[in-house]
Amino acid sequence: MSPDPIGPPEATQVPRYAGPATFARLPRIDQVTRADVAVLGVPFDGGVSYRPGARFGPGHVRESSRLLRQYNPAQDVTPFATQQVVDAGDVTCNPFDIPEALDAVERQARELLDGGARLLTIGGDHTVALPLLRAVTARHGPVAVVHFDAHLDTWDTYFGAAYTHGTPFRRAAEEGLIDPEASMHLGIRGPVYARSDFDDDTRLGFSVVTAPFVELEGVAAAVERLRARVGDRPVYVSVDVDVLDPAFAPGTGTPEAGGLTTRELLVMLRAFADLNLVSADVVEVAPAYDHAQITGIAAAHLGYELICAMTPRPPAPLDGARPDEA
Ligand SMILES: N=C(N)NCCCC(=O)O
Ligand SMILES: [Zn+2]
Ligand SMILES: [Zn+2]
Repeated sequence: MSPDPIGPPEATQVPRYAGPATFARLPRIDQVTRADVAVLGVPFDGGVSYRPGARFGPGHVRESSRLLRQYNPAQDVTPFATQQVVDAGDVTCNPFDIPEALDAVERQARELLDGGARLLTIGGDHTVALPLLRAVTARHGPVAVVHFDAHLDTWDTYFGAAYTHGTPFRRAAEEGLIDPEASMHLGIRGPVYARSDFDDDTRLGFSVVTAPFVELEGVAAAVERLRARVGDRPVYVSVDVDVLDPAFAPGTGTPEAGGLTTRELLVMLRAFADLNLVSADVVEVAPAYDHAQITGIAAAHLGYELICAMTPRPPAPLDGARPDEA
């Protein structure tokens, strides 16, 4: 039998502001014997097209996650008690060599996945979604990518460079990593380079739910589209924190006005609790532009909600009664 999961220390006994930060004050991977969910930092921002600084994202999100508690009433789960969640530290990324950095991310992600863990990766810029998808598809085959972002990130090249934070999902589609019947972007908004960007994006296998759609039709309608698109396929969720309005996530490199609220996005992420969520990332947190940990706290809660969605639920009793009523 596996030992009981080790969770964070009681915040009523050990001050939550004390000691070095791990995500949600969880144990480090070397302090446990197994990992069902591994939180992995990727301090890499060599692919950015505008403001740099997402290499400091993992540390900032960990610092901003100290107040998270054990029970999530919104999903009725105790994520750190029913599975072993660990902080797996940071990938050692070469900041001077993009392909080498991406290889390092893929290698470390594969190791954790091969050990039976699902991943919650904290970026880093959005370039890192590509090696993460390479690692995840090596296990699951092509996945339904559900991508929350202001930006399509299916552009081709920047200054002739193929591996950037504006291009990961084009490369992923070209490499056959995404399921073109089941992938989608949510929260897209703002100016693009040309109208044909959307045609290219459709051809690569994505459907789009825009931020104005969420505003006009509502979160429930957006979630309905999401469910219809992915069905019961293995899903990889990629959250670029700039999907949030700059009012809710100022600390990011390519902010666009008119985004989602944190509240709207948290509700959407809860939908993955009954979908087949295999791994996820939260990227593009750039603390130099943050204030009062607004973006860091948002990212910490987004990550927590994703971990909760990965938490196994007890099967529903056949007669519909709750176990404690039976
Ligand atoms: N993935 C993020 N955050 N941004 C992509 C924007 C690419 C551009 O400069 O057009
Ligand atoms: Zn973006
Ligand atoms: Zn992005």
